[in-house]
Amino acid sequence: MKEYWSYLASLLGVLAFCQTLLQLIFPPQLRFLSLKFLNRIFHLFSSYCYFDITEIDGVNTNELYNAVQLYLSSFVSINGSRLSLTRALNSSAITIGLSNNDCIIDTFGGVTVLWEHVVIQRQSQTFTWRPLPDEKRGFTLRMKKKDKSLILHSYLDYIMDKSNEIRRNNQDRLLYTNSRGGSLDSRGHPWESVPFKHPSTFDTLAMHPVKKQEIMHDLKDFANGQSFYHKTGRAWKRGYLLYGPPGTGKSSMIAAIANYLSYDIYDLELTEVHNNSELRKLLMKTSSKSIIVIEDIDCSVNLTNRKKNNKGNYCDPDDGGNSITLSGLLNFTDGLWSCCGSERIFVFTTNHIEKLDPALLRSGRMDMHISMSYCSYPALKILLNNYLGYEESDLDCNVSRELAEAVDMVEMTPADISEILIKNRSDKQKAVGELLETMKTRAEGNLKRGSLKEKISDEEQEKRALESPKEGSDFEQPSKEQENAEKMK
Ligand SMILES: Nc1ncnc2c1ncn2[C@@H]1O[C@H](COP(=O)(O)OP(=O)(O)OP(=O)(O)O)[C@@H](O)[C@H]1O
Ligand SMILES: [Mg+2]
Repeated sequence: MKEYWSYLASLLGVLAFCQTLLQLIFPPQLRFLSLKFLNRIFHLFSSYCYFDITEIDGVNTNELYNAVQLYLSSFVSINGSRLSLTRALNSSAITIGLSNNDCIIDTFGGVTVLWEHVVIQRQSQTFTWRPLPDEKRGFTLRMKKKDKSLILHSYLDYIMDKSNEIRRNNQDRLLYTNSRGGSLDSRGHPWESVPFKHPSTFDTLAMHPVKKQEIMHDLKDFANGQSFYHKTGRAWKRGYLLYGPPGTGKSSMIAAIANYLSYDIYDLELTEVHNNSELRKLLMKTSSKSIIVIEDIDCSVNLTNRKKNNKGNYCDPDDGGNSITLSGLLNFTDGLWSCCGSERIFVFTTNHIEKLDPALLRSGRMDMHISMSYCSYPALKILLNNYLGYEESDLDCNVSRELAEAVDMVEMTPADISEILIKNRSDKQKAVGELLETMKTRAEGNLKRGSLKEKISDEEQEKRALESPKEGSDFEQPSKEQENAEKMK
């Protein structure tokens, strides 16, 4: 052992001597090459090998870097003596990390590895298209050469899985937005994120319990369906179209889905996307286990502005690729690019389903069309419970009968009803009384004006929108019925 140390000391001594000699005699370029050569020789005889995991790989962010950071934060707190603590703006969680240029040992499958967090100040920047961060950050993983294959095959996969799990369990969901209008941040992200803290859940969502159960079941089936999607050769994604008047809970439903499945939300602002290729890039930068939302799809961009080509088919206007087209959007959700990740849910919302292009509604495009409508009695009971803590048995049977009758007579959205209940939440009886009063007044008003029109159910409207003259073409002319529905609005 003693011999080994003296051998090592003399080797280091020789190396140091060579370095000094090189500095004195050789020009810098030659010096650099010689040092590289000596370094190579040193590594050749060393029993260790090293992997660098840099934060930014070329222009792209290295997902592995983020995963390692999160993974190490899960046990660094117990082992480390100097740690870095971070708390994202508005986040409820504090993240513990390895300090700059600090090391930590980990063991996996009986193998010990050493992680070092390397942070180097970036030299003053020459001209770049996008500014790079001030620091170069990365992890260096050191392991015995003989353990290389185990580490490469299993350990890194394990870290990816573990970090996803940690993020889902410990952190707030993230809400991403593309409001920067296509520009990238210094780390190459087109999306900006904030912690997502919407309290809406399926428990608080007022809708018919049977419908709610159906949706929850569908979502769980999707989330647990990896092998099913794989077996059937389908991309692991699902589309929901939420439609209905304002204030009926479409956005609340999206938040409830995110909270139910612990998914992040990408809120895609289509008006900020300049063309189809930008849309594709945004899609590529979304992560799995996420919900990609396009709200108010009918007013986001003019997706119905299609012209007839000389073969008589409808096609997107040719604007030299300077805008988003319907086929671009359909490619986004359906095409090959939509599969460049997995376990993703697309949600589109609209107040006017009849305005949507039939190509968007055709079966297979959006897997589930969910009508969010005016408040029904079962939904009202959920609101009474949410805001006043009332069970049905707490209500006088005459009052509950009157409420049940009145709520079906008026078209009040859950948002309208919530407002009355919030305002009077300190006095439950007053709240119910005022609600009943408002409903009755509205119903009478409707009757008096004789304007209680025969309600066209949302499903009927949807059916009309779906009816199209020709089969088999993505781009069909709007049907007569659709035009009529439009005029009736
Ligand atoms: N179904 C519902 N269950 C519980 N609360 C609801 C429901 N619908 C509406 N609300 C209440 O009304 C507010 C507005 O609802 P929300 O934003 O979800 O409606 P929306 O359908 O997305 O409306 P818009 O079409 O204008 O975007 C919510 O903050 C929530 O408090
Ligand atoms: Mg909304």
